[in-house]
Amino acid sequence: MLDETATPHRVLVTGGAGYIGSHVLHALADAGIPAVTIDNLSTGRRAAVPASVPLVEGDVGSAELLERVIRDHAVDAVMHFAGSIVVPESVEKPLAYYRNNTVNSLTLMDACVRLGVGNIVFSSTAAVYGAPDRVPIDEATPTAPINPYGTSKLMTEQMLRDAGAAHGLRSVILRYFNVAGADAAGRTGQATPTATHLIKVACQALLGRRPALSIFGTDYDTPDGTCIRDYIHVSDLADAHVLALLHLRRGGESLTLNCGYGRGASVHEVVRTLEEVSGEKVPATLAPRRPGDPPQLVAKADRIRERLGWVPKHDRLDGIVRDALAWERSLT
Ligand SMILES: NC(=O)c1ccc[n+]([C@@H]2O[C@H](COP(=O)([O-])OP(=O)(O)OC[C@H]3O[C@@H](n4cnc5c(N)ncnc54)[C@H](O)[C@@H]3O)[C@@H](O)[C@H]2O)c1
Ligand SMILES: O=c1ccn([C@@H]2O[C@H](COP(=O)(O)OP(=O)(O)O[C@H]3O[C@H](CO)[C@@H](O)[C@H](O)[C@H]3O)[C@@H](O)[C@H]2O)c(=O)[nH]1
Repeated sequence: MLDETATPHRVLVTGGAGYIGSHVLHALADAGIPAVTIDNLSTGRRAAVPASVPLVEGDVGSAELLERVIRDHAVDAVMHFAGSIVVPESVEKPLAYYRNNTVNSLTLMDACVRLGVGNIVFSSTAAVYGAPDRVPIDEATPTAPINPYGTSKLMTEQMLRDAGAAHGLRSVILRYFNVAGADAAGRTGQATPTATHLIKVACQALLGRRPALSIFGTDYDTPDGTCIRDYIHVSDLADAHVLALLHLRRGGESLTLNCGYGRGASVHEVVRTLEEVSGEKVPATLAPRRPGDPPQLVAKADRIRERLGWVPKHDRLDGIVRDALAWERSLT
């Protein structure tokens, strides 16, 4: 059990050196909430972790390490970001994805149950819905992932629900739609040079760090023929995590919540917005469809506002793109 003499409790953030986890560490620090992070730096960067947060370099799949960190830091809650995130890679290496995303989450849950940590916020994904035929997508939409990445996350969701019923482990499962942008103060951002996300790649192409953006598919059944996504600013997402943590610490019930704005933008619209914001042309070529891309993914995003009182502050596409570009420029 937790050592009650060691106060204050900390939240354990796994994967805090990564893109989203580092924004959440900054949001926690801004809110005065103590945290500790475990990260193996496989894709994360030490510099992304705020100076006030202890970084324990290691693997979240190690039960011994988890046990030590939970005890040493009087951890009472976990936010679980550590994982592998590249969808096509998950098709090529499914077992690596089930290990890093599903098996390691099991190890983490097991440590929580054994050591009496009763609260967990989990990074899930819209990929659990697969390619639904209707938008917007609410949380009751049947889950039907179409790749091992989505399945690895859905299996973790199921384990959380079962562990909740059997052991009282309460969870907020956050299903992210398309996360983009960067901290407006420039403290952190998406720093993986090989990232595949549209807004990141478009900014790299604009700055000459990639030859060109390939626009994957212009013959979809959408108004301009390109795919539509619900882009959410990473700082709004970070705020949602802080609210989820506070909800659990208050004794709130387990929840599964979409994270998006309920509004879609097409690939062409994203490119046009970046051109307007920068005053420059994005070098782009029209390319065939990328396998596995659903035409539209837009969240029905009312529940998170109702249940957590979440109010987005950065929900303009031009602002998302502007922050992403500013961050990209700051990278050398
Ligand atoms: N980026 C998105 O658009 C998106 C969308 C939906 C869900 N998610 C989920 O959000 C989470 C964070 O994604 P991100 O975009 O910040 O990715 P990221 O790669 O930037 O961050 C992942 C972090 O976890 C660390 N890590 C990976 N495996 C680890 C392990 N076994 N032990 C310790 N540390 C480990 C990495 O070093 C990295 O710092 C992931 O779980 C991802 O599946 C991301
Ligand atoms: O170089 C590129 C990259 C992307 N796209 C298109 O842009 C859209 C968005 O693609 P991307 O940014 O790669 O995101 P998604 O494939 O929608 O997946 C993201 O969003 C999902 C939730 O919606 C999460 O589950 C995933 O983890 C996350 O990578 C898609 O239509 C892509 O075809 C391009 O045209 N060119």
